[in-house]
Amino acid sequence: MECNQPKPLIILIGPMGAGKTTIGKLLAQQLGFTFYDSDQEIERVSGASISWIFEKEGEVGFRQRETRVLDKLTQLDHIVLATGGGAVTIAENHHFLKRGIIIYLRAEVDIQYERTCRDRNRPLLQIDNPKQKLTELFCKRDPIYQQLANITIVTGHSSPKKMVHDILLQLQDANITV
Ligand SMILES: Nc1ncnc2c1ncn2[C@@H]1O[C@H](COP(=O)(O)OP(=O)(O)O)[C@@H](O)[C@H]1O
Ligand SMILES: O=C(O)C1=C[C@@H](OP(=O)(O)O)[C@@H](O)[C@H](O)C1
Ligand SMILES: [Mg+2]
Repeated sequence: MECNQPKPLIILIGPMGAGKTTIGKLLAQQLGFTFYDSDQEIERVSGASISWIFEKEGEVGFRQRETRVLDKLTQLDHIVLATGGGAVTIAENHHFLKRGIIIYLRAEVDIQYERTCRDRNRPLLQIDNPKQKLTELFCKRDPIYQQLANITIVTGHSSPKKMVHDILLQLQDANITV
């Protein structure tokens, strides 16, 4: 028997503020899947906040924890997994992410900034010029997001509900059944 269907595991990638956590939750509800967020899972298993981990272990320590969590969560199915914006920067993670259907939520830097500037929980942005940092990260990471994605959804100012609708339509158009 031929089996071309990917396993029902949806993975959201994209920059900080693209809406991965917000849209992931809604999409999971809509599909009747369980929602996971890799940052929330890191906090749960380590019993520490993302900020604390960055402070004590640096970004390197955080990335090691993130890789372990991504390997574990991508072995599940019938889940929607929202990743952190930097998950794609570690080559080893690509193998784990490719276990699922990868959806890139693409957002312009201005939108990323609007949605993250009041939040203190993103250590990489607690600096004098977070917008410049978002720009630098986007330049480096956008090609990687694009290369990994099965589907790209441009967020613009669409509501989360509309984003979920667009994702489901694009999955249908690409003949991907989940
Ligand atoms: N499509 C959207 N429209 C308006 N606000 C949004 C949208 N998506 C996310 N947000 C808001 O932007 C902020 C960051 O969203 P979040 O889901 O945490 O992004 P990410 O996980 O990609 O970093 C949150 O306050 C969220 O409510
Ligand atoms: O882009 C990044 O490197 C990061 C993004 C964050 O997740 P969100 O993309 O959900 O904000 C979180 O994993 C951490 O602060 C690092
Ligand atoms: Mg998030």
